[in-house]
Amino acid sequence: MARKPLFAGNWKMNLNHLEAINLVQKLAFTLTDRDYDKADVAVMPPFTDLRSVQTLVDADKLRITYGAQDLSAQDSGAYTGEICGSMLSKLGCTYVLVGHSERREYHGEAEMLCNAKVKAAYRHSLTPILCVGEGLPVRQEGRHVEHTLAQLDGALEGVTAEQVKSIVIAYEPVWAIGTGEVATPKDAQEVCGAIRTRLAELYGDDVASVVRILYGGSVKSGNVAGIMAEADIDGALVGGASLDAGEFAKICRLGETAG
Ligand SMILES: O=C[C@H](O)COP(=O)(O)O
Repeated sequence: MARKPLFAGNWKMNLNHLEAINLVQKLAFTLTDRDYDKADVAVMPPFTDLRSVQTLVDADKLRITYGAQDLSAQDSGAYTGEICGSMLSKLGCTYVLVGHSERREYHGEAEMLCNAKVKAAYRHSLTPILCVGEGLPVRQEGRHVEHTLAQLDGALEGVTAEQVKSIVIAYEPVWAIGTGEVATPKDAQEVCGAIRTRLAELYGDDVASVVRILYGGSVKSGNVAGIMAEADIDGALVGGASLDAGEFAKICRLGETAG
């Protein structure tokens, strides 16, 4: 079964709500129905931008989807500063990132918490984009596949096959994030292929064959086509380059300027 590519722009802690409107408007101007027929396009703005993005998407009936960069594992209560899944689904979010390497590094998020967040996303009809990937020392030791699969196993503990069918996995080697150091297509395929094989072991081929696996790490319009040519890569999680509407649109078109 063919998997529709997904290009998700993770804005990280950039762009206020006015800048968000500006960027989404520019994207909407640039992308055509033909682009959306070929690939799903999503933006992942900071929490404070989501209401503005929702208003714009609803008012102009845009085909751009959006999501949040994180969610709480809890559903409500005394958790100062946290945002729960029901708040995000109420804002029309389709996706939510779980376990981005910056959450893992700066907020100590590990497998148990990622697992709880994946389950929280499903409780509120959000599609988790589960991020996995190794840092440089692990890659240098040659343990990148083992390390990434351990993150995957931990985050999927107790998650059902029916749920996993809709999950998105993003393989992001930490050494390639924001560094300009993109993994070669073969490097990316090695791990993305191993992720699909593990999904098949855990849930069967029927499930593994429909799960979208993205690559993330210094993706640009100039390198996206080579990455997308690999068998187990179904799109990209784009950081820095997604802050430029023209460049992100070009990525969604695999480097082509016209849709
Ligand atoms: O979530 C996106 C990734 O961290 C990749 O970021 P980057 O494209 O700036 O390297």
